[in-house]
Amino acid sequence: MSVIEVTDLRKAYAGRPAVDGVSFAVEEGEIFGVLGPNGAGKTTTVECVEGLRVPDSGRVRVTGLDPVADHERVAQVLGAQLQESRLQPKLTVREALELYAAFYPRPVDWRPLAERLGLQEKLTTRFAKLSGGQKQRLFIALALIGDPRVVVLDELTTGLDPRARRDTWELIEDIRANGVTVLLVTHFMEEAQRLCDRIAVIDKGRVAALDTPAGLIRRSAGATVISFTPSTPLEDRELNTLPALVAVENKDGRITLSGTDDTVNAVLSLLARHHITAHQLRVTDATLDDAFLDLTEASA
Ligand SMILES: Nc1ncnc2c1ncn2[C@@H]1O[C@H](COP(=O)(O)OP(=O)(O)OP(=O)(O)O)[C@@H](O)[C@H]1O
Repeated sequence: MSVIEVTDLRKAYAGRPAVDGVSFAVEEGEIFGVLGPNGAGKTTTVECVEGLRVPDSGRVRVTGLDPVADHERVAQVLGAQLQESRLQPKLTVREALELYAAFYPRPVDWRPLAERLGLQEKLTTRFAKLSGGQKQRLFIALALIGDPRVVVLDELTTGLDPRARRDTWELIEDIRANGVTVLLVTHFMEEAQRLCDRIAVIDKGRVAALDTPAGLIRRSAGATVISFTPSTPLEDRELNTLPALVAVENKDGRITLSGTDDTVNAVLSLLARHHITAHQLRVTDATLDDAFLDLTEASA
């Protein structure tokens, strides 16, 4: 059963569409990513799912409930990440956990939750004195305290150093392993590629693509990238006529081509014909980053 269903969602601000016909469904136990450039409509979409904004039209359901009409019941099944400004700076970690546990009829015991999130040493620390990573872990704890079936995490790792970001990824995987469905809004391709089962790429208020990370990469035109430094220079004219070529770059004598396996085979034959050696030859799959640029540019 779909835990979240969004069908033809529309929302405009002062007549300007921010979300313009978005549809997707999130299945139980998934980590579902919402990815898109600034201003694409991601936050508006997830805030409609949380019942914080009222859609102009379309249908949103969370475990079959309408987030606006059934707000109270949706709040019991959906854990939302708090915005930083909502927490009193003088509140200690323990006070915040106890306070938020009191909002729910069947909260989880906050002690093991704090331990799982590495907050047990910080229980008497005031919110304002926590590091960025510790604040994020507290937000995750508060989102989980009501024992939700689904959590919405919006830009959770923005501003964290790479170590703290990786720790947070492990926590998100841990949340899913405990049976909670995750809706994750992110700007970070690496994060989306590593964590998400499926991703909706949102651009200009619409779903530009919806697929697994590998599926999105396969759809991108330049799915294979080859780079090398030729032992003698190659003419641009010869490179530009390679089959299925998507892009070519010649930087300080190092050539990078993206295309398909056909492009790679053709460039290798070209090198052999000219008796040119390819130094530091690398063939890699395109990343989600490449696919994202491709997909969002394609819909421009
Ligand atoms: N309360 C509001 N009033 C007026 N316009 C708004 C409001 N909230 C969002 N918008 C506009 O709607 C569009 C979509 O914004 P939204 O915050 O949903 O995008 P986003 O994809 O989350 O962007 P970002 O990645 O920058 O957070 C933007 O053009 C934004 O300026």
